Amino acid sequence: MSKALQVVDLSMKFDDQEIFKKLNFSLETGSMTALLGPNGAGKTTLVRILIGMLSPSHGYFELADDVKVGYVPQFRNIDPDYPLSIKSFIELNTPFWKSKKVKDQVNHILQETHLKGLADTRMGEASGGQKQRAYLAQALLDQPNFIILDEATASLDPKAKEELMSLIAHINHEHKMTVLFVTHDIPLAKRYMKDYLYLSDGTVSQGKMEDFKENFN
Ligand SMILES: Nc1ncnc2c1ncn2[C@@H]1O[C@H](COP(=O)(O)OP(=O)(O)OP(=O)(O)O)[C@@H](O)[C@H]1O
Repeated sequence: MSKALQVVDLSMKFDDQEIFKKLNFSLETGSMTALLGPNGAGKTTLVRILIGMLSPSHGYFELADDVKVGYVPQFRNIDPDYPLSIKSFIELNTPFWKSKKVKDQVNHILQETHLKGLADTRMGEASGGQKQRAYLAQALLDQPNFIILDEATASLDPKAKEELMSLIAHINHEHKMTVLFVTHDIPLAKRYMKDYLYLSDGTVSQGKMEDFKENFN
């Protein structure tokens, strides 16, 4: 198996506060990994480094040459009056005048994320699960092959959680997408993720999700 990501001696400090020190791990292409750890362990900080929003204090990470990273944040509390439709929201990063190729991609992604029938629903009126799928669809439109989701299921009801997770499993399977999924929900991670990274006390451990035994929070 080839490696999509290799993390080497990665350390992060905010002023004098050391968040993690000398992390070393790699993720294989097409793997499904849950990033777990107690509150404040540094999961979001690690993700922000991986998507280029923050620079590490020391160390580095390498993505394979063909890797394109997509990022799905936890959906925000969008104002109920927010005027954009789900479709317009997904298209936000596309040119105003869209080529046929882009239009076809949007339609395909609307279908894949089960939002086709909701394309004209306003984001402000959409349910939490629909909003979260719209964020996922927006990230997918950029055609990533490595997707990072930060607490994407945190405020969803059980049905919406399952729907999002089966969608992520489908995308992983169909598109050989590498998935890194930050979560506190261990039972959900055990059902859908194959591997784990556990960030705690400034260090990281890695293993098969079925063997994950830590109890945190
Ligand atoms: N920009 C920043 N400046 C200073 N400190 C920060 C900054 N971002 C995060 N921190 C601190 O770094 C630590 C790790 O935060 P982070 O959000 O990465 O943890 P987390 O594991 O994602 O937590 P949670 O599970 O609660 O989301 C916390 O103590 C936080 O206060």
